[in-house]
Amino acid sequence: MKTLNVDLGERSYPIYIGSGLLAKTGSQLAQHGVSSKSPIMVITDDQIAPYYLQIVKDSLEQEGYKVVSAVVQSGETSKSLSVYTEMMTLAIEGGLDRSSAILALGGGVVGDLAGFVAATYMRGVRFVQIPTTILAHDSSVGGKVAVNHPLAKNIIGAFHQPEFVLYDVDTLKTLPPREVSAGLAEMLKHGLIQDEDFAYWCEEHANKLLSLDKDSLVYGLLRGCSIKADIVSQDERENGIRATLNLGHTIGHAIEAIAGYGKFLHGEAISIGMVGAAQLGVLRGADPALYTTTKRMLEALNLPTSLPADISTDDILAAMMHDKKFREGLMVFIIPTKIGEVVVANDVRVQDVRDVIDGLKERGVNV
Ligand SMILES: NC(=O)c1ccc[n+]([C@@H]2O[C@H](COP(=O)([O-])OP(=O)(O)OC[C@H]3O[C@@H](n4cnc5c(N)ncnc54)[C@H](O)[C@@H]3O)[C@@H](O)[C@H]2O)c1
Ligand SMILES: O=C(O)C(=O)C[C@@H](O)[C@H](O)[C@H](O)COP(=O)(O)O
Ligand SMILES: [Zn+2]
Repeated sequence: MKTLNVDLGERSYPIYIGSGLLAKTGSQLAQHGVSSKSPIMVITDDQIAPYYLQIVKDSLEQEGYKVVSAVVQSGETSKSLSVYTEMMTLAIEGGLDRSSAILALGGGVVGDLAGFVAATYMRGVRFVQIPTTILAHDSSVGGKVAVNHPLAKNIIGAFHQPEFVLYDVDTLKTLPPREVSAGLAEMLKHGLIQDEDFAYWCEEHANKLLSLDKDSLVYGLLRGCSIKADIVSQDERENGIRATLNLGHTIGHAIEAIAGYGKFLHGEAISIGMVGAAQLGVLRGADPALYTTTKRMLEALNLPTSLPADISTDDILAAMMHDKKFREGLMVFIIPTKIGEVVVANDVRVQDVRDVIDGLKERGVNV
């Protein structure tokens, strides 16, 4: 097992990465001082539960914990206020109190939802992330928790850091291939924003990563998590450098919302968004190779790099206005200057963004 740290003063916490860790959930919780006198809630989804819920429950019960489990439908639509309310009902009925902890067993959807329940139940209880997707090397670290509104992604949320992250890489072997690629989009993003060598490493190891070669996966997850942990440690609440983690997300979140949550996976939408951001970089003077290299890297990971021709540019632009980085009338973009380097810009011309979105559409009709 390897341990990384997120350094946030009194809110610091470890990320444990390794094999066979699910069976240690109970002992880890006890070591972190969570009382066995109060019920523990495990939130997961209906694709993950058949594989892994029992292992986690057994491990908790062996340590004397009473477990309340909640299984939501898999997919982005569970990041909603209605599912959040169902989770609150179960927490109240299950007798969770202020000493209880809420555990997220799953990908980013379960992590964001369970985290928001933990942040708000009785004004905040302890929270543990147990990621089961590649993408969740990103979502389980940093404390951004939220549900969606039909008009805007992650718009109802909080910052609520976990007690610890328990990342059992054995769980990744059951991930469907489309989810593997979607998760690798965020891994590559960590390279594109601040580690050129890592971005090229992701491309060179694309086939190994796609086929879940364990050594490559563990290296990639460790590197991705440490870049994320380092950035979050410098800027927990996104007043500066943390915004760079949003590369590709301004366009990506808009695509997810207007296409209908779940049509594009988050990693797929930000893949297209990162191609758009690279194009904006080139429009602002970067070497055109920035665009071709970014696209090639994403394609090596089997990710989409264009939009369907019938998606409306106006709708994407309108949805982008709800982005949390949109402040004081200015659209803020994370723009790459080269592979491994980005800047945060608030002087991007709307016409340039419009041209870039039009250019992202598959050849054919532009609506
Ligand atoms: N909080 C953050 O910092 C942050 C960062 C990145 C993304 N996110 C959010 O994360 C979400 C996407 O997360 P995701 O890609 O993990 O999606 P997800 O949670 O929907 O999981 C992907 C799919 O894989 C299934 N699954 C999960 N683990 C599995 C396993 N081990 N074996 C088999 N199937 C498994 C799930 O049931 C689901 O169908 C988005 O809502 C995004 O906004 C949040
Ligand atoms: O942790 C962050 O900060 C990120 O931006 C990570 C992103 O990958 C993630 O999708 C995040 O949820 C987006 O944040 P948001 O504030 O734009 O909703
Ligand atoms: Zn993301």
